[in-house]
Amino acid sequence: MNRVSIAGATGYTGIELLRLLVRHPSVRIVSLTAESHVGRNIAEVAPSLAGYLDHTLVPLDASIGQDCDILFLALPHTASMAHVPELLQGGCRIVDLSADYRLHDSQVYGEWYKTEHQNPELLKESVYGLPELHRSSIGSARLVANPGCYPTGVILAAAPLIQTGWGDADSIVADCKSGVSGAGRKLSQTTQFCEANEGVSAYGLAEHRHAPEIEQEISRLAARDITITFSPHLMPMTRGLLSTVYVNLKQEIDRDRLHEHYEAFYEKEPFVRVLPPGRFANTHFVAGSNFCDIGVQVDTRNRRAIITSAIDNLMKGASSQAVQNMNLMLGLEETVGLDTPPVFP
Ligand SMILES: NC(=O)C1=CN([C@@H]2O[C@H](COP(=O)(O)OP(=O)(O)OC[C@H]3O[C@@H](n4cnc5c(N)ncnc54)[C@H](OP(=O)(O)O)[C@@H]3O)[C@@H](O)[C@H]2O)C=CC1
Ligand SMILES: CC(=O)N[C@@H](CCC(=O)OP(=O)(O)O)C(=O)O
Repeated sequence: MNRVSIAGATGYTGIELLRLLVRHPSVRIVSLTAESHVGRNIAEVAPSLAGYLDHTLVPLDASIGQDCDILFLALPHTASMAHVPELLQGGCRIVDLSADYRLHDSQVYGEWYKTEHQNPELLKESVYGLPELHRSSIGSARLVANPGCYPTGVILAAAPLIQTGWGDADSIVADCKSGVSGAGRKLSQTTQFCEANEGVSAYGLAEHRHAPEIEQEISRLAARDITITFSPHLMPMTRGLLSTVYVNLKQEIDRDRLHEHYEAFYEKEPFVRVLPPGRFANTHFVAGSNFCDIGVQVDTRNRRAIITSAIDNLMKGASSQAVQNMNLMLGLEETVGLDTPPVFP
């Protein structure tokens, strides 16, 4: 049995990790940490897990890196990097769900996260944990940076067009809508019921910190520096993330040809479902699962591809993708513990 621990077990992604891990056949849960809930039982703070776990929440310190094989960090960004070096010294391998190790350039990190990175040398070592693009490096990694929810949806939507050079990478516009759980369990004014319910709002336009993360991966695919336009929106729903990605086509391609290309690109991917021509992504049909559904269309009048992708922000956008990464790191079947179908309705 592989020993796993979670730092930040009481947040939305931590609880979602636990939901998956309590039924995972190859792991045993060792330690669960919290910040404001230290000393309480996990089932008190996450009543959905009553009967599955009986762990007392402990504070995060270096010792938890010594008694587990895989440590998930489900902490706010900037909190992770304060602990990672000494946790790694304990001998564990880490899947970090925060943004602290996703950007390989510490200057870019400083610019977008408004603080200096505390261990920039680790940014060279960390592997960006999007299995569809980095599977071969994830298996042997000591530190995997689990992607952000928006970047997961946008990169998977755009990658097939950029890698072939059919799409003009400089023209990418990503219009995205997220459920409120994307903002985490901590209290904030924008996520209060009256503020979020029955309204849709744009936020972070032209300055959201997920833009450089998407650009890093798109630039790698395009083999040159790319900037994109990224527009996130908050939707009055609990989970789900829909991305509509616009890319100008460099040559005339019809929808069926584009669809064939997407099917071929993702043919071997267990968690990417390319929808039949004429169907577009819908967050309802991926909820609670590790799937990313992708629907393609061509706006022939404007010679532009319109790609839609849907994920569950807490699953493929965070916790189930983290388990997918863990499976690869442990040399397990990639789909173990992740084969639950989506919840509908
Ligand atoms: N929500 C989402 O859809 C996604 C989130 N992420 C990222 O995953 C990480 C976790 O997100 P999420 O679960 O939503 O966040 P939450 O706010 O729901 O949970 C945060 C967790 O971290 C603990 N914590 C808070 N501050 C500290 C600290 N300074 N030191 C140690 N522990 C601390 C909290 O403990 P306590 O409850 O005891 O206070 C809690 O367990 C974040 O970096 C987030 O950006 C990534 C993709 C999607
Ligand atoms: C709705 C909402 O607020 N979403 C979050 C993104 C969640 C996520 O993926 O964030 P990390 O990069 O921190 O992991 C946001 O816009 O900041």
